[in-house]
Amino acid sequence: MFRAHCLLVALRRCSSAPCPRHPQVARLSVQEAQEAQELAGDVKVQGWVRSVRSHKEVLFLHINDGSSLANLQVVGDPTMENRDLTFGSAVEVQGKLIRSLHKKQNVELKAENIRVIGPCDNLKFPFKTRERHPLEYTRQFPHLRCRTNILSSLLRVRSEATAAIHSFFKDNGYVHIHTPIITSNDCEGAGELFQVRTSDKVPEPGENPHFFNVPAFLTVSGQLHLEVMAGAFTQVFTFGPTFRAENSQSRRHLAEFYMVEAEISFTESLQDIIQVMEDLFKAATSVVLSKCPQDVELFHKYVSPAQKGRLEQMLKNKFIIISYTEAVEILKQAPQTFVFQPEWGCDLQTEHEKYLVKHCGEVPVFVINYPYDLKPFYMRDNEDEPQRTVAAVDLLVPGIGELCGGSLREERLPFLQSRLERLGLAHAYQWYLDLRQFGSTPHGGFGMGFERYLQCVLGMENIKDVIPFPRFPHSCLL
Ligand SMILES: NC(=O)C[C@H](N)C(=O)O
Repeated sequence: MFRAHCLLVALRRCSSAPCPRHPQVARLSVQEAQEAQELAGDVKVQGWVRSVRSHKEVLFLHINDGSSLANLQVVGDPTMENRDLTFGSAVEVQGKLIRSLHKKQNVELKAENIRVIGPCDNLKFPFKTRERHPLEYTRQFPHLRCRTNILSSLLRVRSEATAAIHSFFKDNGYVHIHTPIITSNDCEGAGELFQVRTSDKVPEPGENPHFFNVPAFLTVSGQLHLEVMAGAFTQVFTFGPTFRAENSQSRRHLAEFYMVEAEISFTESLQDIIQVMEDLFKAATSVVLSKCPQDVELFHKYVSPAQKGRLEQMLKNKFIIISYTEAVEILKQAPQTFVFQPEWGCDLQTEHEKYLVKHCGEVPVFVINYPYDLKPFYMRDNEDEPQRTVAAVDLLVPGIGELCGGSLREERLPFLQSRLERLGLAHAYQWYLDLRQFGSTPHGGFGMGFERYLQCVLGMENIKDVIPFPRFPHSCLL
């Protein structure tokens, strides 16, 4: 099986990218080289040098190309060393894969030729070989920090988690929808808006000042567009960038983040929505743990030793469900004092969310049935507590607090209409009211912040370290 795989790899590489000088040379990634069982023939590996050690009789290089956390050991002749062969330089090594005698690796590459493709000025390069750089330090170099182990691991995990989330929805019969990034709706209440404008050209007399004729914004949530789609498909999801202009410097907020959102028609039960949230979390996390064991281990070893055990617990046990009313009671009886005193009707603050998770044993907790006045117009009024609570749910997780938010949506036209009228929004949301007139179904959905999800799985304190290019107040580097 492996033999066939390696031969296929070699053929694929040679036929799609034949090497003009050595047409028979298979071009392998570092990971493919490490997993190779078939060692015959010349191979070529390209990557960036992670370390150079020159002894009297042998030259050792470690190279990495982002395909795995582990570096490939290259063994060469000391005469192959040259001044450009330094930490950080881009190289191409041609040679033969041989069995390694070292316990840490199966194979190593015996170099016949080492070519420096892009030298790296070590005096100016911000990272040093074999050094662990603090995350705050690496953050200053958004254009180079992907060369560090931690960011490289993070980006592989992020990529696998993205694929796992798409697979989860695909396997469960959801249709993926590209909801717009520029929108004229503000998904009332979801967050502060960034307005989209053209450059500061003064409009000609009579010219509409707005590019789209109406004010337009970067999306804060794809929910309302997904609700449109839930009028034609029973299950839909979207997974894209979302923007909030909150002036927060916290470790949990970004001005640009990715959100996974799902909408499900023909459901009358908040329990159905809760189940999808829990299943999604567990399915994506299991895939990440099985596909990126070395990368996840790196975080759990050096960044968040407590997270490993917690994650295992999370995957094994059913998540806890409490009502908002119960949550407030728990908070009121807490032996500690909070900055914001908890009262029925007040929003839960991060300090409250973290306490609730701790109180429940550091496991994920769903809080359901929030006060009516606290939540946006689209949430469904609870029949047993009209105009007091709505069928809303937040998922709180250890170390983070709120990870997901969702609800049943108000599908009953008279309820929705009167609520929108009271808010003076009935005209602006006529299209949304239309959805309740033309084949409306009871439906609901949720959104999960993807970066918070990664923070939770990896135990990362600061959200700026789980996204390649963080955007936050006063910072838009690159
Ligand atoms: N799709 C969702 O339910 C997410 C919700 N609109 C939010 O922004 O929190």
